[in-house]
Amino acid sequence: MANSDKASMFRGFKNVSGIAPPTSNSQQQSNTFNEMLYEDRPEIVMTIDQLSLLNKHSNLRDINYSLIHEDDGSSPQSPLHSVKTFEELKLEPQLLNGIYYMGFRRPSRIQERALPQLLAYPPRNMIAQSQNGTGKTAAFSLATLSRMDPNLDYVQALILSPTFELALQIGKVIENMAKFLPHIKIAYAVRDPTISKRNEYTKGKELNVPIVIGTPGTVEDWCRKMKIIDLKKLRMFVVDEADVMISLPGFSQICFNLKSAMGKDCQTMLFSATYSDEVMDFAKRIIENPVIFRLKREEQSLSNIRQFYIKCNNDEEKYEAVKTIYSSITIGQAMIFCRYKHTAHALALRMINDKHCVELLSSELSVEQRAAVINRFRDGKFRVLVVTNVCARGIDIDDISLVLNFEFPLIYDETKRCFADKPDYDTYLHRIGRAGRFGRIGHTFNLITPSEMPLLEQIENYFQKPIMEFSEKHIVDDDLYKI
Ligand SMILES: Nc1ncnc2c1ncn2[C@@H]1O[C@H](COP(=O)(O)OP(=O)(O)OP(=O)(O)O)[C@@H](O)[C@H]1O
Repeated sequence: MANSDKASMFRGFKNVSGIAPPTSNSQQQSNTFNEMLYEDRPEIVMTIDQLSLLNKHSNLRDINYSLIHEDDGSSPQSPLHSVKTFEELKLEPQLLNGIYYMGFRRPSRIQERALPQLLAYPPRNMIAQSQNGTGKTAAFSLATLSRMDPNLDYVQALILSPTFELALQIGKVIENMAKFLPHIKIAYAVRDPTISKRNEYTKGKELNVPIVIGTPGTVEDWCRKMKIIDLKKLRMFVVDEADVMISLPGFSQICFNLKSAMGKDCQTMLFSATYSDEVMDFAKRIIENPVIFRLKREEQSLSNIRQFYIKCNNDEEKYEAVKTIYSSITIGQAMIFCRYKHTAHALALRMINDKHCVELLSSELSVEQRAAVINRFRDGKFRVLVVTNVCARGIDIDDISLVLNFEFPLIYDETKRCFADKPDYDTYLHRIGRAGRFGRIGHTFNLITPSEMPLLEQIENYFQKPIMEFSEKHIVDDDLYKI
């Protein structure tokens, strides 16, 4: 192939004028998600071959989303299956009204199992694992609300989350659930100037708010420097996405310090969809006498999320596949995951230049920008969000029906300061879990180069769920749903 035919997918977009590169003031959080903080990888020159792929999948638009079935929890194997009703869980009437106001009819399995334990006296500590989108946030929010005493004028519950987007999302769930509990107020311990301004506090004077939700660094500041939370008085301590929170350097020390300063009777709950054996062992050592809900590995990957791969020889072919898929989605929204910030940036710019309605979210954006992007996406203002792993966890948006892995998630090797040739199983699961929330059907497309095929096979073997090569046969309506 002549040199002139060779091009980098991204090279031409690095210095596109008129679209300012995102500002950088929240790098701290990107560390936590193995996002590449170091300089861009060496530029790879890729060929632009004639793409058979595009033609091969050009009738993807024939997927008939209206035929999609939902997991309604009726099968006893479903993580949404429950033999109980919310009434049987003996919740306060105002809380029940809040749940019905949110449109919940029956508890999911994790809610059915966890809530009686969490609401029992004496309070029980818990380490809980349940699949993505099965109602963990709702479970710990309910438990927290049911324990708040309106007569106390200090912080009673502390909820830790790894990112500020998640902290705000948890707060929204609690606000909705507490609609009929007028005394419930929430303070957000996050590094967002606009939100912090709303938090009225004076150094040394205890916050008169029952629930604080925050990210570890700011929470620690509020407890140690500002002295506005007295950890000894806490009744509940919730750690969401607990596996990253207790395993990542920086976060784990803060969690440990906070926990050590709490009283013995503070009920502690760890929630996540993923726990490695080591993290689980560590969790058991720091949480006293916990009730544990653990999933078998083959249960972790949800069958309502259909997983496919599309073979692409290079990034240019991946881009063509993205465009094809983009033009084929008629209903719903999609997230495209990249491993590197610069890939995400270049991909988003290229799609924008090609007049697609796309936005970018990576750790390079300021916290205000990130919040604005998520809000616009949630409001359906655009259909495709290009993201890095900073957004792999927790984000709950009903309309996301499709997740694309533009770059496969890999384990980050801290010592070598680069990605290892090993799949990051947990991140894979969290990424695909952004689609298919609470039993809805979701689709995942992995754009895979030949050299990445072994990684895909490792994912298949690990979760014992097939990842099918996407082909014409899946476009025939019914076949798609038999997989
Ligand atoms: N009992 C219920 N009935 C109906 N919908 C529910 C119920 N519980 C939760 N949901 C909804 O399901 C969606 C997923 O719930 P939630 O965010 O609590 O899941 P999660 O397990 O915390 O997910 P992740 O692991 O991705 O953080 C939310 O939109 C929530 O409102």
